[in-house]
Amino acid sequence: LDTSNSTSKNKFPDYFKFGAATASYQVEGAWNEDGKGENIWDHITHTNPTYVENEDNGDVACDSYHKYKEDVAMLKDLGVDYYRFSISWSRILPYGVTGSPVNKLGIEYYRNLTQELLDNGIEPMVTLFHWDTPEPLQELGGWPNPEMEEHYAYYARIVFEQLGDLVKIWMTFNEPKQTCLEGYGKGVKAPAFTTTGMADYKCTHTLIKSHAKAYHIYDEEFKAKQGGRVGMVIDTVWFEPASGSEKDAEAAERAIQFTYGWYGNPIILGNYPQVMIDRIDERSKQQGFAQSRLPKFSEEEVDYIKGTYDFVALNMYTANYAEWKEETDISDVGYDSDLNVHLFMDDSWEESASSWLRVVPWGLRKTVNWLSKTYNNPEIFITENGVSDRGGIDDPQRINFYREYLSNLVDAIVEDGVNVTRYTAWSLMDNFEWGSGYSEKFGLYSVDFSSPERTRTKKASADYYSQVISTRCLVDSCENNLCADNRK
Ligand SMILES: O=S(=O)(O)CCCN1CCN(CCO[C@@H]2O[C@H](CO)[C@@H](O)[C@H](O)[C@H]2O)CC1
Repeated sequence: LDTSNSTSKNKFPDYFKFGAATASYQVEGAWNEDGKGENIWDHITHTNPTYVENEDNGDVACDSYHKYKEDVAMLKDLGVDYYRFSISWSRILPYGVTGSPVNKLGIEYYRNLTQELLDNGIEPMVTLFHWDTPEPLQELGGWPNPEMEEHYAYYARIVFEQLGDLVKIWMTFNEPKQTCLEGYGKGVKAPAFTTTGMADYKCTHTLIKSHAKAYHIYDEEFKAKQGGRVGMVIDTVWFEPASGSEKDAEAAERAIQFTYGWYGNPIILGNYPQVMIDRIDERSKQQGFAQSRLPKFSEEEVDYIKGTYDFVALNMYTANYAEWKEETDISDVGYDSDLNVHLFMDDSWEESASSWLRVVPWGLRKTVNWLSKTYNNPEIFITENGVSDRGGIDDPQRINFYREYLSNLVDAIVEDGVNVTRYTAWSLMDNFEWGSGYSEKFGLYSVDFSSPERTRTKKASADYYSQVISTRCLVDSCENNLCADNRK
């Protein structure tokens, strides 16, 4: 990795790109406008309003469906190189299923948004799926149903055809663990099923095959003409051994294999992590299952799935300590007992507005080093990183968060030689934070959800992030940044 053009420890290489991110259900609104079909988040918030804090929902959200030009103006003001957003499957295919009619107005919205970005010198970076499964597909069984593979392939091909002339970086899925483990295993995300230890593994199996099929469709039918790249966004927290013991080190490695490796290993190395296969096979047998609860890839599937990535993408926010645990309740069928590691956070780590998120900047450097070591130093995009608060446009905690995490990231690049080439702030603006509704705010811009205009207001952290982007340096404060060569 040539970082010779970085003249100081705190300076990002000139090729490095900065962006900001959102996702369709979290910002668009217009939940049933212009032909859009119902998705599982529309469904769960309408049929079970108390599922989300304050009975919030994404019916209007930030109203980006109508206000996308304002969003692009904000991105322009920030000075980002790219904008990561996601496409609502049910806006393109209201019925979801293979062969169902395309909603032209849905295509038009995404072409308008993408063209607006390009007209403003901002590169679009598009996620095909950010948790908003069309409800009709869920009612046909959703992701545990192997049929989803052909429905997803049908959707992906249409999007590549209709937007591939404008979009060159595609991400098939955002954080599939949330869809599968939290959505079908633990009930904390839609569709809120709780058959962990079975449905989460079936969901993942279908999803990984769907990803591989979309990757090959792009590779065989579009890449030559469009010249784009395809990857999958996978999230993990950093797992730090709770002590220097061998057992805790093994526990930490097992934990990241069960989170990032669950998806990263199949698409990069070809199969599930060996530790997942071994543990789930053994526990399934002891529990009296005729076959493992972890589905198997056949030899040809392994070959088909292996190498289906053009970059490695990481969403990382925080860390956990990982402590080895005695094998206890063999009878419990569930992901957590298959993993069997005690995970906890350090009370000394600074809190945020999200219970699962404490500020642990050094965890980012460790995570990208782990990716580099595990997957043979691939090109890495940070596709989400950010912190939540309860609101306000003077947000020093968010400024400190970005400075500390970016400082660790530039050290990983300049000192450790990790090949990270992009960094994406989550999020451009406050938005619908899933089960927490609008109570937890991650934006560089605030949004007034009590006004029909959904007024956007720049926060102090937006000015900070703009400074970093324009100077490529971590600024201590606006007048004196940490890079001597950049001092005016
Ligand atoms: O509540 S519990 O403790 O029972 C379980 C929570 C654990 N989840 C929470 C969020 N998530 C990663 C972040 O999720 C990501 O980051 C953003 C901020 O959350 C979201 O808005 C994005 O849509 C998502 O991509 C992964 C882990």
